[in-house]
Amino acid sequence: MSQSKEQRILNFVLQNAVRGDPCSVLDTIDKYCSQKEWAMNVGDEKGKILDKTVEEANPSVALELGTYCGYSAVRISRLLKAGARLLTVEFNPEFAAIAKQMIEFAGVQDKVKLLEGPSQEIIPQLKKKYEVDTLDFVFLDHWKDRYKPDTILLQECNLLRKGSILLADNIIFPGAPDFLNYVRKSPHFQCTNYPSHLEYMKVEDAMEKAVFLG
Ligand SMILES: CCNc1ncnc2c1ncn2[C@@H]1O[C@H](/C=C/CNC(=O)c2cc(-c3ccc(F)cc3)cc(O)c2O)[C@@H](O)[C@H]1O
Ligand SMILES: [Mg+2]
Repeated sequence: MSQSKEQRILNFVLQNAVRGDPCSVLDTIDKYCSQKEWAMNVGDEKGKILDKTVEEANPSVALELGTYCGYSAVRISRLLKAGARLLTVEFNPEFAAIAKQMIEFAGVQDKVKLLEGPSQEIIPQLKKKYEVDTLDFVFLDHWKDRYKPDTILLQECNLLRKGSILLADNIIFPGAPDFLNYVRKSPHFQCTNYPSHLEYMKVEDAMEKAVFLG
């Protein structure tokens, strides 16, 4: 059975990155995906916006929707303070298996809990099953047409508190127009747009920060 692109990315990391060094894992993925095979990791340019937003949030509990190969899970968790944790949600078993190995190789497994399943099923379980009170930071990077329904679901499940920070990838490309319209028109969110570029390409993209006002 020929290998998947995601398996090739993981193998390249296992053979070229430094075990236990998250930055080396990120740099190695970026090297592979800019030189050999494009993949939908948030990448280094938008990754720097992600870093700044995580540092601003300084979260005790963070949520990521759409783990994929684990690039942003490694990126976020490397910045978390002692005792803080990232819950990352992935419903594709192959991608979840890749991400698990990526997270362990980077040495951030004690900070990251990978939840396998669809976000619309996992989100309503976060309080009781995963002992979450409220979320300090949420990174949205899964199917773009799911950003809006999942944001509404987070509100319905009382998982957001005054000051919770949402950060959404791909606002321009592929785009998430209904999400953008929703948060920008809602009196419950204060939005900021961060122009950038699509990972590994010269194509315009952007991220949107939406702070929950309660
Ligand atoms: C059903 C909704 N709930 C979900 N729950 C859990 N995991 C989910 C869910 N949706 C999707 N996923 C997972 O998230 C990942 C999906 C991410 C979708 N991202 C994109 O489509 C994307 C696409 C591009 C892109 C840009 C330009 C192109 F020409 C082609 C693609 C760039 C990006 O940065 C992207 O994030 C996968 O691992 C998928 O299995
Ligand atoms: Mg993305």
